[in-house]
Amino acid sequence: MPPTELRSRDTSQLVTESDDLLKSGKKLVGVNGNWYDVTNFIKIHPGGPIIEEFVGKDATDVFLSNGHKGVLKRWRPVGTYQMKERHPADKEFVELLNLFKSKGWFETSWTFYAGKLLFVYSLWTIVWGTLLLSENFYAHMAAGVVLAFFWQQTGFLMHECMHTTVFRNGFRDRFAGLILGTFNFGFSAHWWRDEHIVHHMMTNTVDSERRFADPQMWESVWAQNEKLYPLFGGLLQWCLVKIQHFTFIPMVTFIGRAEIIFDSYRVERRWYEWIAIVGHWCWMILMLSLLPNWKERIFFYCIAASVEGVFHFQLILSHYCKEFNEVSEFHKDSWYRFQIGSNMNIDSPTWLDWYYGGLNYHIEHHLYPLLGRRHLREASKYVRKVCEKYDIEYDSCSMTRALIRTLSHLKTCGTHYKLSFY
Ligand code: HEM
Repeated sequence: MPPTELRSRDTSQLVTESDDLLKSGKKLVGVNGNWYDVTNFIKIHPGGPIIEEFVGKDATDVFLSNGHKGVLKRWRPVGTYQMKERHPADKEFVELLNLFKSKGWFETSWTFYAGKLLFVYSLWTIVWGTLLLSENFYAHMAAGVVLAFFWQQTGFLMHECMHTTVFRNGFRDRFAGLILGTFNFGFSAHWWRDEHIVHHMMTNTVDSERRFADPQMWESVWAQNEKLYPLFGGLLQWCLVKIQHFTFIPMVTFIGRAEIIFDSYRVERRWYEWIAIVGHWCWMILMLSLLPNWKERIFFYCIAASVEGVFHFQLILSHYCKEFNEVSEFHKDSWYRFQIGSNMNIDSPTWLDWYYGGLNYHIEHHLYPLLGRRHLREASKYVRKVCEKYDIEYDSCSMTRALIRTLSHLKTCGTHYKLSFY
């Protein structure tokens, strides 16, 4: 469901005493004890309409953890409110944000990104070179695997650009994201960003009343949590949910790439996205034309798409067997502890960080989305200490264990699901 369908809810959970202001009909967002009137700003907010979910609420933590450097200098508060007493752990998470800033971990390392770009385009060159220079079938199929790595690695760079963590400038980052995501990878990078922002702000959240869920953690073919049941109905979905622990791996692997491509093209209306999409298919068709026949072309693309599909696991496994919250529960807990409960890290050696694009440190990435990927490993040591101190579960396990946990979770949820019709 696109984020534009989000609407403000009733104001029963307000964290404020400033009733008159809130009843004025203005859309107010609370930051650091001040109310800001965003009524006319919502439609142009660079972070999208998700801001509406925080209307009438204290949004200090989510606001600060998403950058907003100096944003409020140009804004005049329209009133004040009493902030709730913070949990000591939350105070420490805010202190960590400031500590990481003081260490320069939010700054861009150009040598790091130059190296990453070199790596990404070397992979692309290897694919072109192999198809141009070799006539061997197996070499062509191996080039398909390299193409999958090219898509994966360019995807990680796009991810960072769409978080505005590379140029630290909305326009430049999104333009780079368009090249890396749409032209290189082949789906709409801006569509993905829209969904990704909602995913970050409302990770694993479900609103059964509005039939809405975190768009990057909800597929209509499986229910990985019982809170998602209200979004399902009908015989076909019942059948799919019942066998979801069998279909999960093949579907993610073989259909994962096609699904995100088609989903993005279906709703994309932005002209610049379409120019980049056409550009992508021009090079893709040119590449396929280097292969000698249709059989090889089909094998080559299917191998590349399936290997790339395998990479999708690393992202979804970080969330699938974690807590899901109804949207009404979402604002009750703190932003930081809510994120820790909805995320899981994947244990891996340092030398494999390139493979995960830093996203093996998913907890840290969700707590501080603008933190450079080079620093996530180091940041995790601090976050883990705070969790230990306050007895907050810090979930981290190997990829294999995460997959086993997810499959058994899918099995349990499939078993408990009962048929309902809408
Ligand atoms: C007074 C309220 C707010 C104002 C004036 C505001 C303004 C802005 C501005 C100017 C940007 C562009 C990037 C920047 O300069 O840092 C931005 C980005 C963003 N905002 Fe807000 N914002 C507000 C509240 C919120 C809230 C409550 C949320 C949480 C849902 C939010 C989420 C985001 C996100 C996710 C981005 C994109 C960050 C990125 O580029 O990765 N904003 N906002």
